[in-house]
Amino acid sequence: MNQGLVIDNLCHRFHTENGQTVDALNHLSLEVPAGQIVSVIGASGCGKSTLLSLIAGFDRPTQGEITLDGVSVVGKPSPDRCLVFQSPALFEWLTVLQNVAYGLKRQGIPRQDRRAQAMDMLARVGLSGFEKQYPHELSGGMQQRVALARALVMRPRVLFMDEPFAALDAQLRQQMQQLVRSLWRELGQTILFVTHDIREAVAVAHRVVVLTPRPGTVKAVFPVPGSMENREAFLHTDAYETLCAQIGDTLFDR
Ligand SMILES: Nc1ncnc2c1ncn2[C@@H]1O[C@H](COP(=O)(O)OP(=O)(O)OP(=O)(O)O)[C@@H](O)[C@H]1O
Repeated sequence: MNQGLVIDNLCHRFHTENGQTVDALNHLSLEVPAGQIVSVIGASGCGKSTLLSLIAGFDRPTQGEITLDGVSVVGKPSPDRCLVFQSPALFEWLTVLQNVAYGLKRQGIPRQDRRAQAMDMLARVGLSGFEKQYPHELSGGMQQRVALARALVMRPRVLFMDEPFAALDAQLRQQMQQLVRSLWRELGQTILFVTHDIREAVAVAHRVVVLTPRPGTVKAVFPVPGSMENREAFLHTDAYETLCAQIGDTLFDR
């Protein structure tokens, strides 16, 4: 059953080397329904990276449960759940095509098939013709497109994007947000999108989850009105500005 990602009552406490404890997450519950994009926004240090690391299975929560389509994923990393970070972290010694096909190769997909799938995904992110280039020959935005293609080609059940466009300039950032929307329309990918940027959070998601400062828990959830098809037009309306202002008031306790 495709129930999506369900995070239930998650608590996480760190024990520091000098014997102190830090509560990073406190009874945090949220859902990312299958085929939807949910943005998570919060102040620095509210536990966003901790949350992603727990969902990715790199770490185990102190308390709580995380299920993907009804199955617990706690402590179990898997290609089911792919991550795209702020830094594209590509393999510099591999071509663009080899970078995108890398995960498929590790899964034992035959050469012709993985090439076809990687070429298809490169076309979707707008990089046809760049297959033979090496990462250092590409701009930052193009490298991030490769990182996105490399994750999406695995067809993960959920994709995590952790401040993926934070290093890009404003105009490029908007183009990448547009790309996320168009890829979503084509693939219906389930995405958890972490960002510091309110306008970006609204631009790419079906709903925006605002976290409290540390310890992180859900403060409010804002559904974004209208369909993803009409999102570009929504971004030019007063309703968009009002929604961003409401989210800002909640985030900054105004
Ligand atoms: N290994 C650790 N040991 C102790 N405390 C930690 C550890 N990792 C994170 N923390 C603390 O847990 C809290 C949440 O950290 P986290 O990195 O998840 O926040 P964040 O919201 O991702 O921050 P930012 O937006 O600045 O990247 C912070 O107060 C941080 O200092």
